[in-house]
Amino acid sequence: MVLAELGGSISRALQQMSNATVIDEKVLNDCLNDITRALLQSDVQFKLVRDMQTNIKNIVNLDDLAAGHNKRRIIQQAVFNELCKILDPGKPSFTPKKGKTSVVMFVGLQGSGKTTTCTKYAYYHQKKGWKPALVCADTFRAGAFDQLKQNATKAKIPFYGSYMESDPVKIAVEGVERFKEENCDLIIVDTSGRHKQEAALFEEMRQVSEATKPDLVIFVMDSSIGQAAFDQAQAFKQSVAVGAVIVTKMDGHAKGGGALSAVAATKSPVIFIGTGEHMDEFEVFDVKPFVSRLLGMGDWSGFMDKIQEVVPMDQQPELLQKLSEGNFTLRIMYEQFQNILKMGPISQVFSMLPGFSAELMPKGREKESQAKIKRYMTMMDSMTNEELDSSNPKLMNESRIMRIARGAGRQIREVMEMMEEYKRLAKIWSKMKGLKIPKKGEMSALSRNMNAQHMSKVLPPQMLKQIGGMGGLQNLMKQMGSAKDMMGMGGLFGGGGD
Ligand SMILES: Nc1nc2c(ncn2[C@@H]2O[C@H](COP(=O)(O)OP(=O)(O)OP(=O)(O)O)[C@@H](O)[C@H]2O)c(=O)[nH]1
Repeated sequence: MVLAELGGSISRALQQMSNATVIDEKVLNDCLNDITRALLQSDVQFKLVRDMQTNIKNIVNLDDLAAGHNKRRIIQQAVFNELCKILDPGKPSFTPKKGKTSVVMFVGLQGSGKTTTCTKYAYYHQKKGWKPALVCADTFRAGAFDQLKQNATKAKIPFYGSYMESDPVKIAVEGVERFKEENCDLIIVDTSGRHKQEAALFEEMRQVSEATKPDLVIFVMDSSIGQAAFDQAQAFKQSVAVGAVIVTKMDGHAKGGGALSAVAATKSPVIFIGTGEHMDEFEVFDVKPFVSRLLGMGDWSGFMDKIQEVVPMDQQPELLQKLSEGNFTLRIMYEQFQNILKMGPISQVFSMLPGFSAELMPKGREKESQAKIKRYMTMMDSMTNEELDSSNPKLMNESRIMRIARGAGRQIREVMEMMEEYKRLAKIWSKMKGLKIPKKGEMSALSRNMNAQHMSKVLPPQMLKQIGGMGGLQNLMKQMGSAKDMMGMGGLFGGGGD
């Protein structure tokens, strides 16, 4: 999970404050000192941290706070708001419109992850129905075109470049023209990241920008430089009109907090973060949901977007119909596992669930969880339709289990383990029997019916405990607004996952 240490430290500081019987000056100061230490360790600039402390103390003036006020919630809310302020540049970024051709130019120093990030950006939009294209205008680094070509081919995205032409401006103009003729609506121009002198680099960027007239210039930077990102972002802003920033390698470095806050200080909006080398390890950066996930409060709307991205809405009512009959079959479990795997890296998805803390899914675990889900699906691929659609637990006798194990090349023990997991899920879902089913396309009607009672039945027990039991869940659902399509979340995470 991104910035796991920072998020974990802040959550623990707030938890300790919440557990104090009386919240006096000392308790508040201890809490704020722990948060300050965590932010400084994440390389957030001292001045930003000091101002944050001062602001919180002004807001949470314990003497003024009448005894009846819920000091805990006021302090938590003040910390949440101040963290958002540190990360919010206060300026929106240009967002391309589908169907209307936009040219986006990528700039940044070599090694920042620019070429990879160009492809991630194109791939992200392609998944959302855009027609992206990649132009390699990096004629300085040998192999740049090959790398972009390889990435683009893997992601099945059209690309343009040249081994012969050495003028980046010419290539950029030709590429943009070509893809405009082909009605691509998102044309991405990757520029070189290295020159002998910085002045030459900035001059080239200016020329490419003047020739292609990009609608948006995205500055790509590596989070490991921490708060030094401020100077780097400023320098690039002075040469081309940087309209947005993508911070890469947020999965690897503890200094990501410093980088994010430094960029915000340059008033350039961070729009995405890179969270790994793979194409889908790429996340939209929205300040409030990011801080909410950082503090373990989840991000319902981001999560619902993920669900709707992978599970067509018209499939949901059918799924709900089956579930409302308390009919959770192995086939339904298989379909939910398919959806989870389509949603991208498991930690990305789980971190959107309230109460999720890094401890629940430390970095190493997500690969293991993903592998386990794939193993379960392989075993289910060896099942007959009768076995997949039956809800009669007695059907699965020894000879069937042996046949499935043989067919899937797995141990009998593994098939038994999967059946145990299935029975656990089926038991959880049997409690959802009788849920009112909305008409097609009226999923939001469902979330109005879904209350904390229902939710507490489908969230894994340890996650419910993390949230603070029923009280915490009710409070959270209030904070998060009506959690759209909650059933979709329950359907996917009624104890599913690893
Ligand atoms: N862990 C991690 N690695 C990343 C991320 N983004 C890029 N990388 C890796 O960083 C290395 C450099 O990426 P490139 O795309 O070649 O970046 P670059 O050197 O700026 O490339 P040019 O655009 O040609 O200058 C590659 O190994 C990428 O896989 C990320 O978010 N996380």
